[in-house]
This record gives sequence, structure tokens and C-alpha cells, in this order.
Amino acid sequence: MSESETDSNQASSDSIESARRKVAEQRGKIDDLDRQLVELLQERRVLVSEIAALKRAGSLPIRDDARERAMHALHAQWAEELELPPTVIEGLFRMVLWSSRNYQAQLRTAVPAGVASRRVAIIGGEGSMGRQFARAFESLGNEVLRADLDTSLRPAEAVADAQVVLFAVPIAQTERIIAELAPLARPDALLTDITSVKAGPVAAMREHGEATVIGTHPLFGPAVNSMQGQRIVLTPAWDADADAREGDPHGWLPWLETSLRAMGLELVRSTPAGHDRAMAIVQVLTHYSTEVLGRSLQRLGVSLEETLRFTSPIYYIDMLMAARHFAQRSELYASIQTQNPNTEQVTAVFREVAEELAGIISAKDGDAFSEVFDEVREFFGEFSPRALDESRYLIDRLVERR
Ligand SMILES: O=C(O)C(=O)C[C@]1(C(=O)O)C=C[C@@H](O)C=C1
Repeated sequence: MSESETDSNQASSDSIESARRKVAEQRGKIDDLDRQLVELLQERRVLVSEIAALKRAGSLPIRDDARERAMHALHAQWAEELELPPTVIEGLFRMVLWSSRNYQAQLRTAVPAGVASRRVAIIGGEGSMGRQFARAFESLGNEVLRADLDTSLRPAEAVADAQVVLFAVPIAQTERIIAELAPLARPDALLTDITSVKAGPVAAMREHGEATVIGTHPLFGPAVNSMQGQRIVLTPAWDADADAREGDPHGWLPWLETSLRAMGLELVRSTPAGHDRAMAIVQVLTHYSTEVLGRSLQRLGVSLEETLRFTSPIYYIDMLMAARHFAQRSELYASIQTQNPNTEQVTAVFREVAEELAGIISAKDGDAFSEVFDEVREFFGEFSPRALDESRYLIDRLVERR
């Protein structure tokens, strides 16, 4: 090595060293700023807890959409003034607001002072959903009786002793267990369930007991971090137009609605048949499509690792959803797919459409393809701009994690 080469190597290692030192210095300052950010979040949380107390006293809801919209608009304006990307600032504050609402739910902001406590039997109380609801009812001050296959408390005893009976058992066994236990419930009790189909279980609860019947379907699984902001469908067994006193002589519907809202849930009212029609799309059709995709990948012998090297964000999201689906219990999905009264009709259309598109594609008929494409685009109509916006948000969050 010549002398000048040695010199230049020395110079470059000096400059690397000096760059490293300066980066470390700046990092120290960043840590200080980040610490201040965290302290500000803590200060913010104190204000939120004060708002929570005021809201509880005034029976105001945790979430205020108008306020949140106004905040996002204001933040966008600030971002622009300071030349920061508004979507990044919006993402940050969405996280802050989500956490603020969760915190308020933990502080029991939405739990009305006068919500009556009841003795609630959870049949299937050791299952993951059963445990989640047991905790939630307990946190509202109810006495919870957990009964399951292996508990010392027998399900029959729990049902006879309870004012509210919640069936949280696998779909395939729900109707059999209801038939066995519902006759033991007190006539002034509430019978409810959390099964993903509603017509069958609600009819079974009506048929086998004298108690008031309200079916429910939580639109989330046991894996969610918090129930805050999740949805639950309520399907009272009586006709919506009927006199409520006739279908609900003991006022169970207001009690259940208040309790579920207090857990942070958003309520969706439906009839058992209306629910099942909607779920044939929300669950059966989309799960079927996911299952066809997963099965095709497996049958094609695709190397996931290899394809993920080429991934687009959408392929990645599709793979996340497909793998998530197949990572869960097959019995749950088997039941959802086989027990919905509308499954046949919906899956038949899926197969027809798969054939239709395969025909168009193999005929290399670009015009026919565009015609189909345009018809579907028109079908999505007003939803499209929102879909573009929200999917972009989702993609940004995913990209930021990697
Ligand atoms: O301002 C309120 O009403 C709050 O409850 C606070 C807050 C926030 O964290 O800023 C949280 C939830 C609401 O949806 C709006 C704002």
C-alpha cells in the first residue's frame, strides 16, 4: 500500500468515526425529545382522566366523532404549517385517540352508576370467549358463575341459580346444550348466547325455555386486545314491532344493552334471520374466498417465502389474512360455513362467478373482462373513494412496521 493510500484510509476511518460520534450525539438529543413526548402523553392522559370523570357524571359517551374530526382537521393544518406529512401526523394521533378511548373504557367511563348487578352463568365459561365475557360481566359488578365440562360447578346448577344465562359453547353443540339446559332456567331469567349463527340458537332458546331470549353475536374473536369499539349484534327473539312488554316483560333488553355498551361495545340490532343473511356475506362468502385461496396456494405447492420476496402490499395483506384464517380452529370455521342457512346460495354464486371469469380469461376476451370489471366498479360506487383512502392507511401502517 502506498503512503498516500494509507493516508486516505486513515482519513476515511477518521471521518467514519467522527460521523458515528455525531450520530450518537444527535441520538442523545432525540432520546431527550422522545422522553418529552412520552411525558406530554402522560400529561395528556391526566386531562383525559378528568374528561372521563366529567363524562361519567354527565352520562356522555366516550367517543365523540365530531370532536375527533375537528382534531384531525386542526392537526392537518399544523402539519402543513410545519411542513410535516399530514398523513403521518394523522396516523400518530389516531393511535393517541384509540389509546385514549381504551383508557377511558378502563376507567369505566361508560358504566352508568345505576346498572343493576345480576347473577350471570356463563356456560362454556372456560372457553376463550366465555372467559372474556366472564371478565367483562364481573368488571361491571355482576356475580359470575362459570360452568364448563370440567368445572366443579355443574352447568345445570349454574343455569338454575342464575338470572342471566349466556351460552358460550361451540356452534355445533349450541342447540343440543340449549335443549338440555334452557328448561332449567327461571322463567324470569334472560337466556342469551354468542354463537355466529342466530336463527337456530334463538329458536332453540325459545322452544326449550320460558325465559326471555336475546341472541347475540360478537363480531370479534378472543384475540382482540380490547372490546372497546368492537361490534356486537343483538337479536331479540320477539318481533321488533311487538309490544316490548310482551316480549321482554322483565326489561332484559335495556339491561343487556347498557351492560354491553359499558363494556365499550357498539351495538347492532337485527333479527335472527336478518343477521344470518348478513353473515352469509360477511363471514361465509369471505371465508369461502379465503379458503379457496389458501387451498389453491397449498395445492400449487407455492413457496411462500419465495413469493414474499416479490410481494406487493396487497399480496402481503392477503397472505396475512389467509394465514391468520388457517391458524385458527377448523371447527369454528366448519361450523360458521355449514350452519348458516344461506351458505348454499352464496357459495353457488361464487362458483358461477369463478367459472365466468375463468372463461373470459382463457378466451383472452379483454372486452368482456372490462365489461365485468366496470359493472363491479359501479357496484362498489360511493364506497370506492373510502376504500382507496382506508386501504392506503392500512398499507402505510404495515409498511411502517417492517
Ligand atoms: O374530548 C373528549 O371528549 C375526549 O374524550 C378526549 C378524546 C381525546 O383523547 O382527545 C378522546 C375521545 C373522544 O372521541 C375525543 C377526544
